[in-house]
Amino acid sequence: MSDTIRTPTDAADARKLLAGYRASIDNIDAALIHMLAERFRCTKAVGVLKAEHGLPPADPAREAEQIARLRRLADDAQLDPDFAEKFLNFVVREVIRHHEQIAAGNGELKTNT
Ligand SMILES: C=C(O[C@@H]1C=C(C(=O)O)C=C[C@H]1O)C(=O)O
Repeated sequence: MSDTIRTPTDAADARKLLAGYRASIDNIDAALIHMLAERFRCTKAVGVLKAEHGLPPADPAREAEQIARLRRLADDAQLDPDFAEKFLNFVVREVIRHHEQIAAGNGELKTNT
């Protein structure tokens, strides 16, 4: 952010601050999309590996470790740990859906869905 968090001096300054925050939000959203795309590229490769070697799509023990770790990281970063857990579960549900599709033989490493 170009401006640190501060109280605006007047309405015009508030609009300027808002535009600055929104520019940062847009950059962060773009980074999130790229990071998610990279994560799904990896998890789809994991799905192929699992399908080829008869491993189950879901691994609840691994997920429990990830949740515990992300909750700690969220807490340190002043992010709500419950939100971090819900977000991970949301992503992992989609990953498992991909793995089930791949195991069923119709999950070529497609770019979408
Ligand atoms: C990616 C994997 O498959 C599933 C998806 C996970 C994830 O998205 O992080 C974690 C565990 C598995 O339920 C894996 O086993 O590592």
